[in-house]
Amino acid sequence: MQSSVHREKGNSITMILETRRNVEFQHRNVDNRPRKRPRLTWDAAPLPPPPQTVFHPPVYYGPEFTSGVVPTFVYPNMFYNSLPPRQGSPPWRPDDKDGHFSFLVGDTLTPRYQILSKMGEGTFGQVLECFDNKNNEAVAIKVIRSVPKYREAAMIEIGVLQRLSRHDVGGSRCVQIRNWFDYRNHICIVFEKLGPSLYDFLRKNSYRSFPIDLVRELGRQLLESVAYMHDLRLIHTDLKPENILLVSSEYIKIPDYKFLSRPTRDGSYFKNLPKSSAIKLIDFGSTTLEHQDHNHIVSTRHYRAPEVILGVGWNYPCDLWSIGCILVELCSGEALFQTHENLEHLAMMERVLGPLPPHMVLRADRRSDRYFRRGAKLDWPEGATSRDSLKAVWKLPRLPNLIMQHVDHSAGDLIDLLLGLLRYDPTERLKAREALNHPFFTRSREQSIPFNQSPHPFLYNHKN
Ligand SMILES: Nc1ncnc2c1ncn2[C@@H]1O[C@H](COP(=O)(O)OP(=O)(O)OP(=O)(O)O)[C@@H](O)[C@H]1O
Repeated sequence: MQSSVHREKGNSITMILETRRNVEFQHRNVDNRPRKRPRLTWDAAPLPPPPQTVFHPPVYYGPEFTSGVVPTFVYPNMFYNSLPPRQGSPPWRPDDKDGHFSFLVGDTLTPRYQILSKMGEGTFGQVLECFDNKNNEAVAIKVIRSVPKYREAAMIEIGVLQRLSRHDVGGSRCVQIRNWFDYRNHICIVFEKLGPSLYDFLRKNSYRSFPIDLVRELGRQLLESVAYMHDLRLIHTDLKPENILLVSSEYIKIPDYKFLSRPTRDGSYFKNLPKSSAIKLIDFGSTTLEHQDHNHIVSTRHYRAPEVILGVGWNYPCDLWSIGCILVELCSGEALFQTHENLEHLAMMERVLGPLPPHMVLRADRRSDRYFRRGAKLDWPEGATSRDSLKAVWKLPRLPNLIMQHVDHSAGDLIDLLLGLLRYDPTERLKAREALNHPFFTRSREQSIPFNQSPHPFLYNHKN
């Protein structure tokens, strides 16, 4: 029995290595989990399904999979090239109830662009893959909802994009805007076409983590992009794996050594890795200038900094907190703070990172007062709303332990970097350029200190 298992393992390794190949990453969904976790609506109850969702022919009405049905249409790339061009403008179709643009694949968006597929959707609108007849290339067009507040926000996003691309020599940090126009009351922003988001990639990979050397490379580029934005006095405010896109859709399949003896949930012994680590930031719809008012709630829940939750005012450091959460997610495969609620979120932070500093709690706004008892102590576990909530907090490990569960080499350096990015007090948090000079990025692999030789007082001081 034992030897046959060994033989099987050996065989499977050979087979897997032989079938290593490059594959084009499909943009289609394989499950019906949300493709993009929305920003503020994330905390709200799910919307009822729309009255009508038509799959054949593929007319798109707003949210992609609200019916929970995985659509059967798939348009392989070859088909894109042979789409018969429709003559003239398509007939006018009413927007859906949320102001989303309705279209048919093959329609034109002005005579210049022909719609090939839908690539994504967010709060602001839908992103369509289109063929640019003038430049003979595929582009991604964000078609904004025909709602005044989103149209106004889109104009601000266009201003930010133009500012970003003016200074970004080589255009390597942020998605490049190519054009914009107003079509049937929808502002359309034309972008270079990029690959899948890091979130899409993790999801397609059954939430298997990335190797540490890839995390390092992604983290370095992410910090460079954010340092660049901060130099231009811009704060992204919505950094999350959904808003970080791989430049290329190509990936390779490699054996997943962790799971060689048994397949993962999806029955696979393989894991996918991007062929190229190049990434770019997208979604500047919430980007804010340094001098604007910074008291409203920003960021998607999981990546929201404590100063935003406590209402003590936020600034550049809120982006660095989000990057800390993202790096943990890339190492572990799952979001660090999986919660929908402020008190539970703060309790999770305390569990992973230790107690909140009293001086921040004392400055918390009136809405956050109720999360604390006298003496600036979090009202936890007393304030928990359910046993599940208690369990969700309790099962979280300390940050060093969490990292050590997933990372082999460089764990000491990575933990030290994360403790700098996830400092509660925004004034003490690492800045983007400081983080880039951290040994996690500057030290070679051979020099990196194993975790057990690097002193991390938090690990030893924090009880329980
Ligand atoms: N240039 C691009 N190339 C390929 N796909 C893209 C591109 N831009 C956006 N997408 C896809 O469309 C999705 C939505 O885009 P985007 O984040 O800009 O929309 P949004 O409405 O501003 O989202 P949010 O709800 O976060 O504000 C992305 O997650 C991504 O999957």
